[in-house]
Amino acid sequence: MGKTLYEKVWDSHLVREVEGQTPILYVGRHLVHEVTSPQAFSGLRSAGRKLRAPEKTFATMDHNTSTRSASLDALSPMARIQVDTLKDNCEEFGVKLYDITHKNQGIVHVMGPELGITVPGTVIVCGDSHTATHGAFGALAFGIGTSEVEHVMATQTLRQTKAKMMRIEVRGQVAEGITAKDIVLAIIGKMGMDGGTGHVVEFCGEAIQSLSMEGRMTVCNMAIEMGAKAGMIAPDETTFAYLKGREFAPKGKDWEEAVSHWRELKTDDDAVFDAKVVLDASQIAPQLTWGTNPGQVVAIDQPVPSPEDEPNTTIRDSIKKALNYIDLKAGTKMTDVSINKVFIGSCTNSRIEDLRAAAVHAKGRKVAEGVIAIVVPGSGLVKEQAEIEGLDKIFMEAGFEWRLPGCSMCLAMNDDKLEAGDRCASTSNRNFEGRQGRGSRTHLLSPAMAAAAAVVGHFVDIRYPF
Ligand SMILES: CC(C)[C@H](C(=O)O)[C@@H](O)C(=O)O
Ligand code: SF4
Repeated sequence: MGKTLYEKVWDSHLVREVEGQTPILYVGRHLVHEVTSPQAFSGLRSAGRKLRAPEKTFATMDHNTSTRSASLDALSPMARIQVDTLKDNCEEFGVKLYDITHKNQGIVHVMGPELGITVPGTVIVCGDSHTATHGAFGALAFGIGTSEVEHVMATQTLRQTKAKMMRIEVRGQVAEGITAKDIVLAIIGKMGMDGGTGHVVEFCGEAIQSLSMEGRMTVCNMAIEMGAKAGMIAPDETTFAYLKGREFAPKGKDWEEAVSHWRELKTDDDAVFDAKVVLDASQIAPQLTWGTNPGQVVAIDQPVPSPEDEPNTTIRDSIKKALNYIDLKAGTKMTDVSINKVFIGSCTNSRIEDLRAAAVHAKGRKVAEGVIAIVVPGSGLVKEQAEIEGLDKIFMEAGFEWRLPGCSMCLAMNDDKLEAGDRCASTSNRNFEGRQGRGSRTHLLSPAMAAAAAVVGHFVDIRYPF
């Protein structure tokens, strides 16, 4: 019987599998950030251990850094402790660190791929749930807990139970202007926030294959938001072209060998999945969330759903609760919903193509009165590229704030927080109650939709002139 992509990567990383015990997997790359690593390093220190493979471990500062200033003095006392601790730990244990003054610093899931740290067919872990992003390269990538971070540091392995396998095929092509974010929101809208639980999901189909690497990362990034363990996309010419020449990608003869191995990394025709889901790409309209989980999604031309239309009482109650928090009435047209904050950034949508897509709608326009809009590039390299292209000027002339790289307003862990009652058009991946600040309301959407909302002051259907 054939194997899935997941099984191929799993099998090639299996160190030990014994009846009655959790299998042990080899870890190819370990990414580290300031929030989930301090206890792991302390654990190593008190056990008198070293890192098993420091050359496969890469650290960055992203979650609680300031996007206004690269000075350490700009940090809150708590953030300062975490950032200083990461620096000291990386020095002591010999880990490569991109600190806030380094030009490659950025959100861990933006920085890893762009430096070629992320490569196909490897197991990649990080103490962060959105590690799924790296699955876009055909890697098996998932988030781990702090005690597992310590285990990986000490042994370069991880105990893992094998997941079930799901295939999500997006057939055909999307219409003009429909982005990877719309595709993944449509998928989560269909599956619900726990539709992928227990599974590693392989995304495939023409619409997925047609995406750039950046688009594929957006899709895999949100696999976790439907409960999946990881998301994966088989590597192809698009993947190899993206990786070629990147700093940590293989070079010369190693490159040729790597590519010929990577070409084998696809699901065999006769492989068996535990579940299969199909979506028709041509039916996907621009999407946005109306509620308080990423599965509470509608197309921009649809109204806010009504609890009365929902037969399942548990779901009906969750719709009522979400409507109450988000302060919207059932039946309201999404295009009538006003916003007062806009966040373009996060590991979902802060790459150069995202910023270009947002700039299209910002160009020559002005941020609507009463709206505050910020653009936060995902890394120093994205920022640099955007500035070469003049995107920073387009945004600033339109009244957007142009910031330094970091997680920023994606989560309320740094200075970029929403106020209670704020309604934000956000390109991030989570819209839970209070995610961007206590009492604030988040609507997830694509960078193009977010920029359009910023200049109009309410959500708009970007398929038509506005
Ligand atoms: C802080 C970190 C542990 C967390 C995660 O794991 O996802 C964060 O990145 C998030 O997006 O909520
Ligand atoms: S950008 Fe947001 S989702 Fe991504 S790692 Fe940072 S906090 Fe988590």
